[in-house]
Amino acid sequence: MRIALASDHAGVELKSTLTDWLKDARHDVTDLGPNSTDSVDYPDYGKALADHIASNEGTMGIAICGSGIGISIAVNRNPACRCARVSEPLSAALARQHNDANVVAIGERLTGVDMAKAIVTAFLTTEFEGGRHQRRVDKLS
Ligand SMILES: O=C(CO)[C@H](O)[C@H](O)[C@H](O)COP(=O)(O)O
Repeated sequence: MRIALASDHAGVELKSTLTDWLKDARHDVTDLGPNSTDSVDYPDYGKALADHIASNEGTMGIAICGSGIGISIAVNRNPACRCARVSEPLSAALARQHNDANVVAIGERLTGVDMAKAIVTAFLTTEFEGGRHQRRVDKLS
């Protein structure tokens, strides 16, 4: 699976952990930065991830900041993206089943590594259900 990740400074450690974990699982992983904990602004990296998702159909995104909130707002500015900020796996699965989310947002300051991995696993392994949900997703655009 093609997966792209981006964060701000508050999400860089979880991003690095998830990047290595996903590469070990043989996914095609793109890390859009940043690469240090120097302070940066989540709108810049959220936009970079959203642009990447918009121009690489089928790529799934993972967005991380301190809470997951700021970067999810930034990603959702792009109409090609449906980004769900979640804190547990059931919401990640529902974001796929009902909303066809193509980006999941996680807060490194609020979510531990094991929970983040469970969220990402649910997000990447759950299919969109279509049907009545397709009509609603269509209305988003
Ligand atoms: O956007 C956020 C809050 O909704 C993120 O958690 C940011 O990572 C956070 O605001 C960064 O805060 P900092 O004090 O500049 O590290």
